[in-house]
Amino acid sequence: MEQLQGASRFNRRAIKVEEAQRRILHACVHGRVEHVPIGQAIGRRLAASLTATNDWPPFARSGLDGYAVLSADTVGASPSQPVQLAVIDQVAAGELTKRSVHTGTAVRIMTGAAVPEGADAVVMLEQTVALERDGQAWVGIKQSAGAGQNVARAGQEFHEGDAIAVRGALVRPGHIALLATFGYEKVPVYARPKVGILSTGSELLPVGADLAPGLIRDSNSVMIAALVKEAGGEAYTIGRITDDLAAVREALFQAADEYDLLLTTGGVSVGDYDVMAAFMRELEYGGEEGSAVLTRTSSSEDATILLHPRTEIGEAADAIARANEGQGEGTAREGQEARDASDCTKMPKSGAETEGGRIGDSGTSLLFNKVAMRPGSPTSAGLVGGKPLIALSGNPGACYVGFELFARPVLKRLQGVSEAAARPRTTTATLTADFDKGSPHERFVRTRLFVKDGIQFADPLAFNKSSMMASLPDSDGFICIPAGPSGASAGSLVEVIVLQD
Ligand SMILES: Nc1nc2c(c(=O)[nH]1)N[C@H]1C(S)=C(S)[C@@H](COP(=O)(O)OP(=O)(O)OC[C@H]3O[C@@H](n4cnc5c(N)ncnc54)[C@H](O)[C@@H]3O)O[C@H]1N2
Ligand code: MOO
Repeated sequence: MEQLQGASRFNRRAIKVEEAQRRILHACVHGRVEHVPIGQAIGRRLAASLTATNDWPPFARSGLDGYAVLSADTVGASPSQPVQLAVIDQVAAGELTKRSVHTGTAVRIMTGAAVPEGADAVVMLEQTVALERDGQAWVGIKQSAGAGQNVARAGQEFHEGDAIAVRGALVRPGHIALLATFGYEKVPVYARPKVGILSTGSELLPVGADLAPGLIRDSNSVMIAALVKEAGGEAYTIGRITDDLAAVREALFQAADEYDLLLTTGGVSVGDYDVMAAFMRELEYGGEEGSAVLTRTSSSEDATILLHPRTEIGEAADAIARANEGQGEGTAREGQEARDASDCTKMPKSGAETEGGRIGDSGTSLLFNKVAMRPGSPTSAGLVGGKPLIALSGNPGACYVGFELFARPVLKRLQGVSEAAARPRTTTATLTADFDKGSPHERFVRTRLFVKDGIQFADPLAFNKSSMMASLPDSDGFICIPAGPSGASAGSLVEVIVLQD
């Protein structure tokens, strides 16, 4: 297996979560549009603003079973002295009468039927008494009627051309009623994004395989697929990509032809076989040669530095210093990440150049390759053949957090949600226990949420480490502990990203 060498693997600038979200959301504005049968439109977002195709109601309709009358005829009517009118016809819903109501007459009418010419009110059956005179039907009206009473006039609710729903609206059952009313047999909605999911890592086995020494089952792919489905997308688990950069490149570009969003898991850190990190370097430096942008010999004393033309000298020096420092877990690394995070205004060049990039462009570039957060700091994103690629961490906890912070917002955006509303939904809660985060970065802590005496509490869960899964099923949200040296104390108000129900 080829090792993906090169000190440039350490040359990654952490940006803040909000900035990372901004970059990825700006890179994908429009989702695909499809026309679905009205019965399938529920829960989707409209891809076009829709208008009334006729007046509604289309004709004056009776709101009750009763008699269509001239209101002027009923003045002074009372139970003791009913006004008597000749019944000249009857009309059921769906029928029309050729007779017009004129003074001294009435038409028996059912709910939903078209009110006859001449009539301006309907008197409900309960306020009438049926009579007969010389074999003719008559009616006694026991209460006077106001003009317009119990009649829904034509165009009362909508005139042709009035807006019924705007682009981006979530289609609810009430919309379905209106869409049907106005003849929208097919409804333009944003398509469910097709999401290609790939995992990396030679240690991964299919879910159905027996365990073997050193190997584990690929749980992230199916977890991501479940999250994608929950977020309204169509999930396609493509399988495991090898640690060979050329093969990865080919697999990702092929996937970009077929899918609206690419999600990978694993191989994004600084390990020798972290192939997604190597691919991200290609995106950053714009070509296959980018994978060896900065290399050095095995001895740090006589390091040979090969600078890519687009690498600034200062950045290269930093990179060498970091490479020599070593990047192990612990204080030195935290300190470096803190410095990286504080420099979040300095974007990678190609990232800056891709601002304003849109799905559909043939753009291929890096958006970010490190985020000042825990877990999931190596989470990266770019555009491949114009399609967004989010390289999530292999650690399941970090993978989940990365999905919620970046992939779910992209999926929402592709389905027509506004940029502001696409960001994670948050609530506030009172922390039940002290949380010492031990890192300067913004920290996302799995939590249970509960309400007691009308107050919402966030109870941080055990097994919260990035590599741990035990607390994932019980997580109602992620507590956001802001960047800074300290954690948060019991009783303090915290912001919590709410996971979907
Ligand atoms: N020297 C350094 N090492 C590491 C750093 C660092 O900065 N310097 N960062 C650490 C952090 S933070 C994280 S998070 C992980 C991220 O690693 P990757 O995203 O590259 O993921 P892998 O190394 O491939 O795997 C990590 C872990 O997760 C398991 N895994 C991977 N894929 C799956 C899957 N599909 N299903 C279940 N579990 C999976 C894998 O076996 C590893 O145990 O890097 C740290 N290292
Ligand atoms: O940032 Mo890593 O995601 O700590 O575990």
